[in-house]
Amino acid sequence: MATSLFFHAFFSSQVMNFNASQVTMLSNLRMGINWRSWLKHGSNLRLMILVLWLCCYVNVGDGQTIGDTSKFDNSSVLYNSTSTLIRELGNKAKFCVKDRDTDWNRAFNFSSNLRFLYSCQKTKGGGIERRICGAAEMKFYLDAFLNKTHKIKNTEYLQPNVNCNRTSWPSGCEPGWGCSTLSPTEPVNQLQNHTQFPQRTENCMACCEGFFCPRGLTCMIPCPLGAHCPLATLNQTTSLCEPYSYQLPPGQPNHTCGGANVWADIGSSSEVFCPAGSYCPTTDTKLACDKGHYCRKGSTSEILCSKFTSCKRNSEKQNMEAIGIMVIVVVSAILLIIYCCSGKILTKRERRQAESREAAVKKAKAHQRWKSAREGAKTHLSEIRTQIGRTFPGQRSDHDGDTDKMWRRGDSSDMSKHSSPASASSAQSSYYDIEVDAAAVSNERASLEIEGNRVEKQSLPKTKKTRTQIYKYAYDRIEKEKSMEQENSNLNFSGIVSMATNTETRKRPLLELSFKDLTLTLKSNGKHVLRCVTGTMQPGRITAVMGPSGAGKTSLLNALAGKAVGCKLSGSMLINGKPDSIHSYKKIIGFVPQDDVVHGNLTVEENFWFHAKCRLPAGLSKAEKVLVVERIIDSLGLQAVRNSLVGTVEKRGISGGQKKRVNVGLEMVMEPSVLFLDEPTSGLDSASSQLLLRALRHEALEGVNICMVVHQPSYTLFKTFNDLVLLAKGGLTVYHGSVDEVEEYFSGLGINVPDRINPPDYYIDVLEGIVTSMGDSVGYKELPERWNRHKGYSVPSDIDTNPIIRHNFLKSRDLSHRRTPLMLQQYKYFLGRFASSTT
Ligand SMILES: Nc1ncnc2c1ncn2[C@@H]1O[C@H](COP(=O)(O)OP(=O)(O)OP(=O)(O)O)[C@@H](O)[C@H]1O
Repeated sequence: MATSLFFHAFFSSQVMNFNASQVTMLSNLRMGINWRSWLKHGSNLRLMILVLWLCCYVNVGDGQTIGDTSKFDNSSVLYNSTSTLIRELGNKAKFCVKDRDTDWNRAFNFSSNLRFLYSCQKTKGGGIERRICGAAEMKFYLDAFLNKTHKIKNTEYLQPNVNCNRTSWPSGCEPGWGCSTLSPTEPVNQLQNHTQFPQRTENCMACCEGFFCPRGLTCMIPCPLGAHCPLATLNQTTSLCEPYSYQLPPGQPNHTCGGANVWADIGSSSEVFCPAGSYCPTTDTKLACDKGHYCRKGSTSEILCSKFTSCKRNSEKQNMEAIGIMVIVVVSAILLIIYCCSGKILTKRERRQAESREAAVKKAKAHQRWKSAREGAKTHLSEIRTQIGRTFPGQRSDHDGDTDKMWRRGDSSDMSKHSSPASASSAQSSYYDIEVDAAAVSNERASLEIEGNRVEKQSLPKTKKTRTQIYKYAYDRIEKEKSMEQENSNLNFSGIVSMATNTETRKRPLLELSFKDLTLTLKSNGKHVLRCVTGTMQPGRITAVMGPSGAGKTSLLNALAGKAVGCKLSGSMLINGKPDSIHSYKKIIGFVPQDDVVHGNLTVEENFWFHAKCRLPAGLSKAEKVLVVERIIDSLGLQAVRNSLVGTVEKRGISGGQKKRVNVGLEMVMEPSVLFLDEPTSGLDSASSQLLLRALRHEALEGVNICMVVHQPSYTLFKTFNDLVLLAKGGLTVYHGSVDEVEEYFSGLGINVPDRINPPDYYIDVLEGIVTSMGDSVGYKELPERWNRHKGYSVPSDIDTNPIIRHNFLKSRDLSHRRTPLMLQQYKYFLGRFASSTT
């Protein structure tokens, strides 16, 4: 700030007629705010300051620019040749010291500083020009001023020189005073000399206004514009020459206060600068800033206040209160408007979105109806054709083409020509049937064609721009997928796999997980959570993991998903038949934990969108993202609550079952290849569970490998799964295979599900050891070993002790020796608890 002020004051002088390049240079300097760091750049820069200063000093004549532009442009010339430079400056200085008044008047026409010199000359007699510092003195002073280590301060002396030293100390050496050269006839050429001081001890007097005379120099230096350098007056109380802070020399009663004594940067001494609230058009004039204007420190002119600001008299800065208040009012008004209208805007937006969505659904469905009607008509026609072919076996081959043509033309007279009367009448009636059907179809077609054609055209638009177009595209695809799903609803496994591998429907990579002797051991106590679990989970299939509580179902899911923490995992795992780390596939593996991870303060749709934006590939188009989100909302049956808040503990939102579905949907959004779900149907009624399973089935049709822990599924739900993993306590496998074969397997072991008992419930009861009346069947403790032997897997050593199977998980602690604390002990506990509760 101080520096910029200084430069502003210094370089904004109107008296300097700098040419363009100089102005550029100077303005650059003005921009270089950090004066101190600027000075650090060494002697060349200091020299440059000297040049600028002297340019100001000597740039006076005839409306011309003094100083060669090339000197400024060509820095090597300027900086590297000090002697040339000083000689140059000396030449200019010569111009300053012209004797004739008329020349002065003309030369200093625009120079405020030197105009004072002129007035000074007028009032104090001739020879005043001989009191201005020459090149050597200027260099001497500026070097001392800018010297970093020995920077002179107000009170300090300059180093001794030819005029001011211990043996010679004329009164001009005092601050605020200056002297003239020895003889009025001494050639002014000496002033150009940058190494030699002129003898300047004569005719000592007070420094002129607008100039300053530093202590230790007997010459005058012009104050920079923006400074205020009036003559000092003696303050009798403080004995200081004010506004400066030097004292009169002791023992010289006739010595008076002179002019300014320092030229200092504003940081160390601000008295030479025009004060804030005033402006100094010249270095001896200080005027108060008018009302409606403001003046910063060091101003040479007053600045007009901007609109909406106020400036009192003597203002240092603009009063921006009015603008501030206006800004606050405007911002508050805008916020208020936004607050008031946001609800309406959002509702309107939602309504529009809903409208465009509904229109898209309607059109997509219409299109689908039209397509199925067309297909129906085609099938019907081919059936009739076959019928007629059978009725006229001999003629069929001859007239097939003609008949087809006739049908196409609808020409019944031609038909009768080509058939016998009896058969013709039967054919006629069939033909009428077709006509009626065709008419019905064409009626529907007529009503739907326009829409249908439009949808057909838009089913894969090149650029999906508008919201309606995007929704149309999405719902057209969804309806198409639905109809395909319906067609393939009774597919067997190979059909599902072929559909999953169909490139038209499949977009995701298929992942098959195979694991062998998977053993999970707790690091803390070495307990086995899973033991020698072997099996395969295939893409396009839903595997249910079941077992008694604590059997290790969640642990199995965690182990397969690479999420087991605090455990040691052993065994091998193959991904698509290759040994690989499951962590490499984490971006395409979804995991739905037991607890809900939905954001309660967002709506259902917002939750899905949040996940879609975060987890789907960044390059996926908006239309594709809309398709993903809409497909999930649709398949999970969440259309009705899509705009409802999910809800939190404090704020009621959608139902628990809906929340569960949203929870699953969040993982479906990322379009995973493998989806693990930990008890997604817990707490859901049968209908909701089935709805969820239907959505998962849809995912499986796309080739997703789904593995889910499930508790007590209904028989219908149980039959929805493709595979089953049954775990016994201790993480041992009891069964891993197709759901359709589980009953057969257990029957082989003598475990038959009684009538009216749900098989999965029965098997869990058996594994819990609840079912006791199993006759001659295998004991439940033997089941893991039986399974391993049945499949030819390795049997864990500690259970391979047929017929006695010892499982650490089956060992129960003998509690017969348990002793409860005695009365005294219990009383002690009570006292201890009482004491801790009172403190
Ligand atoms: N990180 C762990 N630290 C301590 N114990 C663990 C850890 N992981 C699993 N267990 C223990 O392993 C056993 C199996 O736990 P897991 O959660 O897999 O059972 P689960 O079959 O899913 O049970 P539930 O049906 O009740 O949810 C439990 O006894 C559990 O305490």
